[in-house]
Amino acid sequence: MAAVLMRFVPCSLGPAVVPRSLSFSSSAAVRAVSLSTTKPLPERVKIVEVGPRDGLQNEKTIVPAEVKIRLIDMLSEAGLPVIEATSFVSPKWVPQMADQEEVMRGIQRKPGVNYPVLTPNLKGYRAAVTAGAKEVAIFGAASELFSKKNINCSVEESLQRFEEVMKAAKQEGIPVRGYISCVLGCPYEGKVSPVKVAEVAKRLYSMGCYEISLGDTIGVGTPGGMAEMLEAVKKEVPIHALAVHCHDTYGQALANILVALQNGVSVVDSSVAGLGGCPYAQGASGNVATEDVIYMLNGLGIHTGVDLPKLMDAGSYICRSLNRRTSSKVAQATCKL
Ligand SMILES: CC(C)(COP(=O)([O-])OP(=O)([O-])OC[C@H]1O[C@@H](n2cnc3c(N)ncnc32)[C@H](O)[C@@H]1OP(=O)([O-])[O-])[C@@H](O)C(=O)NCCC(=O)NCCSC(=O)C[C@@](C)(O)CC(=O)[O-]
Repeated sequence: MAAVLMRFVPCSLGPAVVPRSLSFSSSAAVRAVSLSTTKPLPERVKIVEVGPRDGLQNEKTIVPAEVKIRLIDMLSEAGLPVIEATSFVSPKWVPQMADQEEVMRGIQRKPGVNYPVLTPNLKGYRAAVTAGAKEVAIFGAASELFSKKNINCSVEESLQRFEEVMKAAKQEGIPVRGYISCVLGCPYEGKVSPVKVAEVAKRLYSMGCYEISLGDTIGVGTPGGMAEMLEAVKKEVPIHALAVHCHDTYGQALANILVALQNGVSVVDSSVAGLGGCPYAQGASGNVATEDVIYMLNGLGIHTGVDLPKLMDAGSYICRSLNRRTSSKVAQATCKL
């Protein structure tokens, strides 16, 4: 059976903000996008927990390193197979991640769990490896303006920097993941072409990234947009090497993830308690909550290896530490706070 959704084309976003009044789901429907529901869902999904990095990087008050370490350890205990621990970026740009070495030193590494870190350039890569990172991630964008705001260079310049990181990583046997931001919309440029996303994905994959994470950085995507973007990217990168990274600003994240699963994606990024937001994407809310993704996948009979009650304990812990209410609907519903 093929479900049909109306796809809405967003207006230009204007300068540097996620629009509050401009509706991405207004009446401007231009054409229908077909979402096949007949494809088998994956039996197993790998969750990449990004809470300690993406979730905390935007916090205004510095979160003590011991809290970050405890959070990562609790996430390890909950069975997450990949936990993005921190980033080796400029402390002037992202002060919250300035304790990256302390965090890397302090965590209890559980066998079988990966603890990748973000590295925007060779300097970050070298510091990460010295601090004991066994996997890194480079992060680019499908939008020129976002690239400039986030890492202070054009998309092409960023890819050249990433080549340097990749060369060093290959020599040292360090696996490299690639991110692409703004795959479904940019806070500075508005709509982003799926063709542009596919081009950047192809470049990252051909330089050696083992996995490409497609980021809806400001959470404006809808299932129709996700299906269209994946259609373009799948032509350049095998589906097994793709991940989705959905922010939940417009409440579309779970629906977008489901469409990605229907398209064969089996790697999902998420953030415990729905923490997060990118410092260079003003107004963007947190990532989809890991608890909510696990609840949905459990309901679909898809294996993740994640223990939901232990994960919710980790969510409660970080929310108490931040004096914050959880953004996870599942945690709210089960009154863990
Ligand atoms: C990339 C740079 C460094 C360029 O920043 P720049 O200012 O252009 O860099 P530069 O090479 O001119 O160096 C300027 C200073 O930064 C230092 N520097 C240079 N590199 C490093 C480094 N690696 N670590 C520490 N320090 C560094 C360098 O040594 C120098 O220090 P100074 O001489 O002034 O004292 C900067 O723009 C930056 O750090 N940006 C980070 C932005 C960031 O972390 N954004 C959030 C993560 S991306 C994200 O959240 C999206 C994602 C992944 O989740 C997916 C999605 O949702 O879309």
